[in-house]
Amino acid sequence: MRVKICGITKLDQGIAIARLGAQALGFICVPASPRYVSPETIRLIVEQLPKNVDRIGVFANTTIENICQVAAESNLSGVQLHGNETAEYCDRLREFLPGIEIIKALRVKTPETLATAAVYAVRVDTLLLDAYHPEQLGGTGKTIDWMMLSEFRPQCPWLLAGGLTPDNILNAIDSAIGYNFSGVDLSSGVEIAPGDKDLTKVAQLFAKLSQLANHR
Ligand SMILES: O=C(O)c1ccccc1N[C@@H]1O[C@H](COP(=O)(O)O)[C@@H](O)[C@H]1O
Repeated sequence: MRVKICGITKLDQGIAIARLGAQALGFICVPASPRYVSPETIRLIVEQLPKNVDRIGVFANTTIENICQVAAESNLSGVQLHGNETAEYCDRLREFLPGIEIIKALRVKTPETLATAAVYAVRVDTLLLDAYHPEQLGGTGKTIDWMMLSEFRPQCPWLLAGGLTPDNILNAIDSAIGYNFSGVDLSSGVEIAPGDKDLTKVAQLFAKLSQLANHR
């Protein structure tokens, strides 16, 4: 199972979280977020990570030019689109960044949001389901109603996000497991404060995940 820990801002925490077992680290490139990190800082962290750890930049409602510039400056292996990006936008981004993983986040308000996955699933590499919040784009600590996931069968791999913690992770995975489910993404559920990760909670998370037969 793929485990992505998002909202990394500090070098020592990034290295420690990769050592604990995260396959992907996320860096918030949305300037309004309290977890924002500059391309220079991302690059400093990324240079110290093992090569097999995915380096994902999180963007929302920005220009393709900005994403391309930050991806190059930060040496990202993937980009996560967390705003209202259209399917056509994803197509254009793919043309500009052919070798980069594109993750489209859907902020799930109602079951109808899940129906929009079909249009993205044939264009991006990975989908990510996060909870909807009226004022915030992400990192809200709110969970999706996992009951909605029983019918979710997208045509590409997908990650579950939104308010996941070491305490609820096994129940969340139990609800999500099914067609093309590929892993989980956590941010505020393993933090002391926005952008400051709690390594004890991250270790607790991996201890919980080790109870799953297919974790590695
Ligand atoms: O974390 C942020 O500040 C953020 C800002 C803008 C877009 C996305 C953001 N975070 C993403 O939100 C999800 C879920 O976070 P949480 O576990 O509920 O705290 C995660 O994918 C973050 O990458």
